[in-house]
Amino acid sequence: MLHCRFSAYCVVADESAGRQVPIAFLERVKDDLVSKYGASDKAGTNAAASSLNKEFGFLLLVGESFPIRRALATHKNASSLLHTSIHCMSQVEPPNHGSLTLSSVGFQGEVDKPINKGGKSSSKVKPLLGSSPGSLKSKGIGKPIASSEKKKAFGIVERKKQQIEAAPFAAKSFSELGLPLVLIERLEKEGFSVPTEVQSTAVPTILQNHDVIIQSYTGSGKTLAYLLPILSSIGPLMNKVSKSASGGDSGGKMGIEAVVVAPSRELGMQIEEALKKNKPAIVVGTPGRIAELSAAGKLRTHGCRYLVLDEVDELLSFNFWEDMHRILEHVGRRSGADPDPNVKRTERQLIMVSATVPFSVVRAARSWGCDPLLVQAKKVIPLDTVSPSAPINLSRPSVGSTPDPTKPSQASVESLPPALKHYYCVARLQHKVDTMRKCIHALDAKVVIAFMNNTKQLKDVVFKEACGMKAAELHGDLGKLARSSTLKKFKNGEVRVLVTNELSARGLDVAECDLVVNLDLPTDSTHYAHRAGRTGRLGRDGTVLTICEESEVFIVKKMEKQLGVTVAFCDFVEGKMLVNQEEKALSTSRK
Ligand SMILES: Nc1ncnc2c1ncn2[C@@H]1O[C@H](COP(=O)(O)OP(=O)(O)OP(=O)(O)O)[C@@H](O)[C@H]1O
Repeated sequence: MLHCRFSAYCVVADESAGRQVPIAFLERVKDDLVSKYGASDKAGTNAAASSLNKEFGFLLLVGESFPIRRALATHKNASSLLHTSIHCMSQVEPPNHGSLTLSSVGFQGEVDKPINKGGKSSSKVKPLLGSSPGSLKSKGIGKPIASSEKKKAFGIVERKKQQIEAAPFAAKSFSELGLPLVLIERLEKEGFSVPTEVQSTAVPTILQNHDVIIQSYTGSGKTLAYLLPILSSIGPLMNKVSKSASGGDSGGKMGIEAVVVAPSRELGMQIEEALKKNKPAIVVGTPGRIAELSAAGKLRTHGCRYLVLDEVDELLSFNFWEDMHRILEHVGRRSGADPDPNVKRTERQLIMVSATVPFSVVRAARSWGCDPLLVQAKKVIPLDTVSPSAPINLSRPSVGSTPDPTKPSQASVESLPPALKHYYCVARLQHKVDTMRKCIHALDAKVVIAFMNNTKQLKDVVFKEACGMKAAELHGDLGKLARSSTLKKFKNGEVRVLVTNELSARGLDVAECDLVVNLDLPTDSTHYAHRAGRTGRLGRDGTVLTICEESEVFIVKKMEKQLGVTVAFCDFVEGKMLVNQEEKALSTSRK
């Protein structure tokens, strides 16, 4: 019964992650375990399932049988990988059962050799930062870097003001990125064969131990961009380079090695008990929950090697400051900081992630990280070269700088999926829902997310089913079970229109979503970008319609400028969407 040991590999304490694990899936896990290991283990499986069921915030699975897909499942985007993994699991027996498990990747045995990391097999790996390998090597890029001193020795600091424009680096397969073979094979088996652009750039950079900000448009695959290098460097896949980079044994074998912080509502669930019994390698949590557990001494993160701040611009908001401060102080040791002889700490690697990176994030990365790099789809830039007057994307215009409306801002290019189409139309408050209905019919949209600001009004919209089609509400007032069941219905097509609020603006990944409607205006262009980014994910087509009142048109125009996109006026007549070409032309000529 080796494979029934429920040793923890990963704890999810994050609502957004939990949302992605529907109850039916948990039931399947339970059934799967029972049928696989027999009645004698039912108690064990029930225990596991019930901890899963606890608000989905749980999940401690499973030392031997589940770990990597669990780890992948710790975050929103890995849910598809996770679902298919379950199928594989029931087909073959571990340890050679084909699914990605600790034992299958050599947790207790030999570790698969990574393709990169300076080993002989690294010849396949492309250089990281464009141009020729030789020139990069001479600059110290492309080599593993173990510590801040080494980073400096390699000349990164010396290149302070120099912007490195990477040649387009679009790997055609994951094997070009320096990941362990077993992970690549598993990814390919699950249908992930070509890395996205940001993954192509971020994975090798993180594998080389740089502190980074990953900035790329919504739906471009940022989650795997940081998860893959972490997964390949912890537990069974930890290789010599990682070990030396972390200064040897990272403060306790199989202790917490990565903390992923994401800004969503805290879970009400209790995970202390689980943490006591188990020793997770990856912890995903909200700032409040992680800080609370850390302060109570229930989450020991001094030996942690990775600190990921997902949706970092949100995490920097005032609400989170106190908790974030604690996390930054207690998760590993800041690279280059003087080690405190009283506390054995591991040097940590800081990874910040968002589609929207205002300059405050750059500032924060500079003070919390060590020579951080900005990683975007096709380039890697030392952060020192980014100035407030040259925002890297959607940052609000800095004080004293006047945006030039004749020039397209970088915002659209870097924060919003390029294929998105943006429209607005004017309607009175009481006609907004009807306008949305017309739009859905005109575009024949199948999977629609409608954003509102006020929960009560949101409920009214759904209650009246005024849009004449199956709608459901999703907001923080609902219990977590209700939320997950709504999401499940939305994902499987039972619900066509999901009426929601800011809760869903970040992170919600429903690939098929083809229309986003702003029934209420977002508070600013950053919020617009995250809402809009729920559609057009990973290169798919998507449309965003903002329905505003006459008095609000100027706000749409302002956001249009800030975002650097065309938001064309449209109307709905006789079942068709009419776009004001004149305005569109005007708008385009402005860009
Ligand atoms: N290489 C890949 N091949 C195929 N699908 C991928 C790949 N990488 C990621 N995906 C899928 O693309 C979707 C979007 O990924 P993800 O949620 O990480 O985007 P994101 O950039 O973090 O978006 P957001 O900024 O909105 O959070 C997910 O469903 C994910 O599983």
